[in-house]
Amino acid sequence: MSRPVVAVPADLKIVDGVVWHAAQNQYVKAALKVADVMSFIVPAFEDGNEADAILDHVDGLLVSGSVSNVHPSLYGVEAREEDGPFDPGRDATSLPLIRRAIERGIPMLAICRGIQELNVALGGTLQTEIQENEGIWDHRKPDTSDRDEAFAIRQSVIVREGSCIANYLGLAGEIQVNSLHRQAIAETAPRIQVEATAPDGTVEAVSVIDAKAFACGVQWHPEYWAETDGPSRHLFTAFGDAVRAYAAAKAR
Ligand SMILES: N[C@@H](CCC(=O)NCCCC(=O)O)C(=O)O
Repeated sequence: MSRPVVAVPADLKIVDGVVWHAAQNQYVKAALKVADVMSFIVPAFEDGNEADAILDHVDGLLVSGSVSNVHPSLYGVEAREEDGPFDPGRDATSLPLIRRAIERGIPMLAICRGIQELNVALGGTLQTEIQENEGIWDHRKPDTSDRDEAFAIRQSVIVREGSCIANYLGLAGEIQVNSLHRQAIAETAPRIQVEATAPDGTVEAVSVIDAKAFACGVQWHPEYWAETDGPSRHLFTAFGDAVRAYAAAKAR
């Protein structure tokens, strides 16, 4: 059987005046090298993408991180310029794909912006500039142009015993992760259960209650060290196994 395929919603990027629909290499490389699945990058159009038609052709959904933020209007908050940058095409593409993948039992892994999209897609809210809150650490991307330094593993996260994410990671309790975000989950959506938090209380991993298949999100970046970091590798391998199981069942 050929490698199954996962949909990866693109970001809209403007480079030298040219508009690109792009996904970062670290996500699609981890998908291929560790999860052993191919990626189909979905253009970030504000309209025209039909979630079911896209999902009919894939066996999983991988929702990546991005420096852009989910538009606050999608969770009932008035947008301020400082809440950006925004990517309405990414929002309009990701959220319907997330909702339909969950409804159809298509495996989904959501990372960083992705976990925030997952929570909003199911009716939850986000908070911004979390580092300005009393007792909350600075989870933002370190001030460096070196990507390995920016994505360095530097923060504790406590994974709940018996959680889906503990099963996928192959362990529970304290793990070390990277951290590059200024927003986080505020109110969890009705079907979202928290599965890991930072010692400062920031939500770091969730799963979807009563999901038909693999359906979880992490606020950190397992893709970046997926080939070398144990928990990251386990998570991407478990996602790939879920995608293969879905593809095999679909083929029957
Ligand atoms: N914009 C959101 C989500 C942060 C996120 O996905 N970070 C990864 C992108 C970092 C990079 O590739 O440079 C937030 O800030 O919370």
